[in-house]
Amino acid sequence: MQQFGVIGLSVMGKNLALNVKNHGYSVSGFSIDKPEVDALAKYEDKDLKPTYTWEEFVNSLEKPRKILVQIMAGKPVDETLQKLLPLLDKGDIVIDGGNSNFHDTNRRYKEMEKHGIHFIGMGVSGGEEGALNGPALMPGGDEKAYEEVSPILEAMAAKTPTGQPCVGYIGPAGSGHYVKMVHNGIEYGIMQVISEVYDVLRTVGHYSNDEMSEIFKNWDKGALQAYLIEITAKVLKQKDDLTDDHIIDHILNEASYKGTGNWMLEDAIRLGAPITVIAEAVLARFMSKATLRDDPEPTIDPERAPKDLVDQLAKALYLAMAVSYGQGFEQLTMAAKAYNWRLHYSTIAQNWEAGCIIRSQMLHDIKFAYNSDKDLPNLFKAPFFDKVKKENIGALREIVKIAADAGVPTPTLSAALNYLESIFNPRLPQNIIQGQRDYFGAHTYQRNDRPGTFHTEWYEEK
Ligand SMILES: NC(=O)C1=CN([C@@H]2O[C@H](COP(=O)(O)OP(=O)(O)OC[C@H]3O[C@@H](n4cnc5c(N)ncnc54)[C@H](OP(=O)(O)O)[C@@H]3O)[C@@H](O)[C@H]2O)C=CC1
Ligand SMILES: O=C(CO)[C@H](O)[C@H](O)COP(=O)(O)O
Repeated sequence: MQQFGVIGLSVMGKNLALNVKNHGYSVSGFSIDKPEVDALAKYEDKDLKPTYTWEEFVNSLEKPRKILVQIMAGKPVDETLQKLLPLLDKGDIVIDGGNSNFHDTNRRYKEMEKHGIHFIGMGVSGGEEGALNGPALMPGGDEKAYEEVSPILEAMAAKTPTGQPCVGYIGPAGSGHYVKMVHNGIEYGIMQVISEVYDVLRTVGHYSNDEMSEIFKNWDKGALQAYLIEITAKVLKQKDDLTDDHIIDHILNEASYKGTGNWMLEDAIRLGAPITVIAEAVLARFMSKATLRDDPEPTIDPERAPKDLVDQLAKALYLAMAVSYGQGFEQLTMAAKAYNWRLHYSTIAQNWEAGCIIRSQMLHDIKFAYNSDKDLPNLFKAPFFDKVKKENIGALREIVKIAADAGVPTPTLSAALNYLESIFNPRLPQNIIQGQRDYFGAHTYQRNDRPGTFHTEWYEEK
């Protein structure tokens, strides 16, 4: 009998199955798509069993069964659970490793519980390569069931530079998928920040693709070390198969999305979470599809580029990345309160430290910040990040000014600056908004010198 089963053998599922086998556990694989099973069958041995029917798959697994469903999110997951239910026994464990919406996971958790099936909603990150060699895993749901599967998950997960597995129990029901959604929102934020830095480098600094590639490569060796910085260097260097140019100059500048970043924004609106960098990153993808592209391209005289542009950009990028992470953790803090979850932020930072798309040196410092104060109200309240803010905000302000002068849009760099200038500011101007609301709609206001709710008779009734 096999110790683990995987349903869905596409890009992720096949590699996750091979990863489990490579760590000494026996595994069965099944897909409704026969060619996917045939592809897995090439690796068949006593520890890896391809199966061709639902019954053959379920009956090949030792009890309690441990099944990872790694398929397209949405209706296919419900269809798969309906197929599985009559074949399973009470106590079996089903893990949904797809990018499912956390509302769906909350619902599925309850439905499966009624049938005595333990359900785990698990965010998985790392793409095709991570799935094979070590992904970051974010499991939420039944804690006892998690303990049963944790040896396998810990074996297959990526390891931090100090050897800790990038997996740890997140919390109940849909909390694991919530954390993956926030991971993807941070991913959108950092990707957009990098794209704006690239835009300033090419437009203001007039750097070539190869020069920019070297700049990102050097950044990746220091405090800015991050997977997304590393791959940006590689993307910029890549030559085109169809022309003699760099491929980057022929990739259409319209950003697509599958929706997890958008979901984060939807829930931020519900919670009132001020995730401005992530929101601007989501909207920048919409903008890239909506823009009419009929203005002349922005240009600036190379002589006007400051001598220290690259150093200033490195500092601005570092701080804006920190804001993207900080806003992700801020939304997690608000969600934990609203949904009654006890989230461990240092565990979450550790889960993201290796294997996943947002892995970076900075996550080590974030883990340390939450280890030192598990109730940190804002990442920039931690001494390390307070210092990061103080040391880099001047450069961020300069870069936003330089870009504005050159006509280069910086929605996320500007949002990061505005966030840092607002979030601790005792003198925000929203007293005017409250006055206006009370004037036109008698909506009332609070005062800053005494408790209570007040209304002013702003004008005489006619
Ligand atoms: N690709 C990536 O980098 C990452 C993906 N993920 C998530 O992992 C999951 C799998 O992703 P990926 O491997 O890229 O593949 P896809 O998201 O393209 O999903 C393909 C798999 O889903 C199966 N499927 C589709 N509809 C059904 C159905 N109704 N019943 C049963 N199976 C069905 C497919 O079978 P068939 O071929 O027959 O359609 C195939 O095995 C997704 O939720 C994705 O969001 C998470 C992290 C990274
Ligand atoms: O989950 C992922 C990485 O963490 C997936 O690659 C995700 O699909 C990327 O999001 P989008 O397609 O919306 O850019």
